[in-house]
Amino acid sequence: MHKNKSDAMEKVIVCKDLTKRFGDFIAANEITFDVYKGEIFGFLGANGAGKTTAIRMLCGLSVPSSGHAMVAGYDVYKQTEEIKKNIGYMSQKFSLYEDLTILENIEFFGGIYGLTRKEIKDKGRNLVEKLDLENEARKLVASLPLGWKQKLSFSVAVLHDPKIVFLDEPTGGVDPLTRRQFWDLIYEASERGITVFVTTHYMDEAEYCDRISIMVDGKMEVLDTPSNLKINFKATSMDEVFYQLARSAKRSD
Ligand SMILES: Nc1ncnc2c1ncn2[C@@H]1O[C@H](COP(=O)(O)OP(=O)(O)OP(=O)(O)O)[C@@H](O)[C@H]1O
Repeated sequence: MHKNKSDAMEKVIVCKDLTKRFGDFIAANEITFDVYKGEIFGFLGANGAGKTTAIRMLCGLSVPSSGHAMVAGYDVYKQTEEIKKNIGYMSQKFSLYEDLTILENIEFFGGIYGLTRKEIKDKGRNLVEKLDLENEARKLVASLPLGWKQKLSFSVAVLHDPKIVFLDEPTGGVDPLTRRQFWDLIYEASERGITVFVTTHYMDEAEYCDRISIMVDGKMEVLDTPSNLKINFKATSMDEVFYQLARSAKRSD
């Protein structure tokens, strides 16, 4: 299993007092944390806690109201284009084009990520082989079962070997076994040095992370390894830790 990788490792996200206001409402409130190279970082919180708001700022898609953050070595205020080139992104809502084939999706996203034709061809072939999708490569993505779409979508999000991949509830709606297979891909990416920043509502997945942060009403209330959190909250599972914290939340969407 994964040990805590935070010792003596390179920081790929450095976030200090990052805040986002919408009028008088503070969606993300002075968030401070670091994430390390190759780390699997779980970003948890109840609906409306501020996760998507924070991720959008870290991906260079939304300008913070105050605070600082460096992502993959780039400033979230001034270097958003560089950030976008150095990250991968996958969410439940945005992933692949259903009306393109698997190969066409690989070509399309490879092109967006700035890979050469040769890189796209080589990486595409490896990807299709690794996922055992040789027979499906020329079929429309729409014809694949959801679990396979998610695995493919993740593989495409790391096609360009980004420093960090952001996963926003990547495994919604699939069974535990398929989720476990998806996590094998996450471990593999982490072993290759890719940092995985993942939001999930599944507490079994939270247990797979190196460290977990939990947002409550826009604030990052805790940040630690799953085992330390369970000790500190005198809990036997992450479920219990989460509900002890979420109970105090005022917001709910
Ligand atoms: N553009 C906006 N204008 C005003 N309020 C917003 C805006 N975007 C988000 N919010 C509010 O900020 C809060 C945090 O929303 P956010 O989407 O970041 O939460 P979340 O933790 O990602 O929740 P979920 O798990 O439901 O996606 C919510 O109360 C939401 O209504």
